[in-house]
Amino acid sequence: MAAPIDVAVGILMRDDGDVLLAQRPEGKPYAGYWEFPGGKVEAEESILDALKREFVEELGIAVLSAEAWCCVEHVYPHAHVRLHFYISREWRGEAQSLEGQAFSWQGRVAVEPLLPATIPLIEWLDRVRYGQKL
Ligand SMILES: Nc1nc2c([nH]c(=O)n2[C@@H]2O[C@H](COP(=O)(O)OP(=O)(O)OP(=O)(O)O)[C@@H](O)[C@H]2O)c(=O)[nH]1
Repeated sequence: MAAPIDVAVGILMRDDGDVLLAQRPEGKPYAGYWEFPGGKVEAEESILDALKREFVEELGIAVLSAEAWCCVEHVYPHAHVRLHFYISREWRGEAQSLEGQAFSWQGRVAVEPLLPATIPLIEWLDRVRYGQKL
């Protein structure tokens, strides 16, 4: 099997716990599926730098700090990916749809469909956000 492709994925978390999801634009595999914003790490780039670059390119947001949270591998028909999820509570700017994608702030995540590799993350994330109340 081909070596996994590293992907940097960012979960922006507001003070009220809401997180930002984006819908994959037309022309990409799984167009119309919801995901946390991010993209492939380029050669010679750190994961955090890739995360910051993708947020500027896709949403016009400057991520000021982010903490590595978890890493998930998934084999799709089109790619074997290694997803590096980061949580950021500190950024500058309002999300803009720079690639024509829809996006949405969500409490309990209710948008669907979600990218298959991202589905288990939602439950783990709820433990981070609402731990005591579950
Ligand atoms: N950003 C993001 N990607 C995810 C998530 N879950 C998940 O399986 N992926 C997978 O990770 C890969 C991300 O690649 P991408 O195509 O979005 O990256 P990119 O923007 O650099 O693509 P490009 O090749 O068009 O420049 C895709 O295979 C996608 O299916 C997620 O929650 N967020």
